[in-house]
Amino acid sequence: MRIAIASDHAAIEMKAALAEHLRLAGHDVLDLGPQGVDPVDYPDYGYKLADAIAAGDAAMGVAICGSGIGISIAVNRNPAARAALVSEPLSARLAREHNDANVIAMGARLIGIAMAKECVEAFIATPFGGDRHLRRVEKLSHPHFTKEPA
Ligand SMILES: O=C(CO)[C@H](O)[C@H](O)[C@H](O)COP(=O)(O)O
Repeated sequence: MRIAIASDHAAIEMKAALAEHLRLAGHDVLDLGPQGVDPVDYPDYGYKLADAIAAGDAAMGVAICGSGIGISIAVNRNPAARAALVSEPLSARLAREHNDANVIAMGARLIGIAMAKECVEAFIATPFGGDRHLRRVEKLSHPHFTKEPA
């Protein structure tokens, strides 16, 4: 499977470890950066990852920053992406089974690399459950405002 990965400076080490882990498992990894240790802004890399998903350049994505919060918010600005912020494998599995999430987000300052690998493995291995979940996921496919924003 082609899997895109992106981070900010806080998650460079985890990004490298996960990219290597995924490559060893036979996946084609699209590393969207950053490549150095200089501070960067997580929205820039979250947007790159969401663009890759929207363009069909990758089937799934891995997004990591210090907490995972900022980059998951950035990815979810694109309606083509459904990013789930997780810190343990059960949430990773449910994100696929119930939410058909196509991006897993994690916090490199909150969980260790071994736990991140377990989460990514659970995420990739779990199919979408469809059925009742499909109706709900379809409702997420476009921006929604109950009231028009002022
Ligand atoms: O987006 C975040 C917080 O929601 C991430 O943890 C970032 O990695 C963090 O904000 C970066 O912080 P830094 O102090 O600039 O390293």
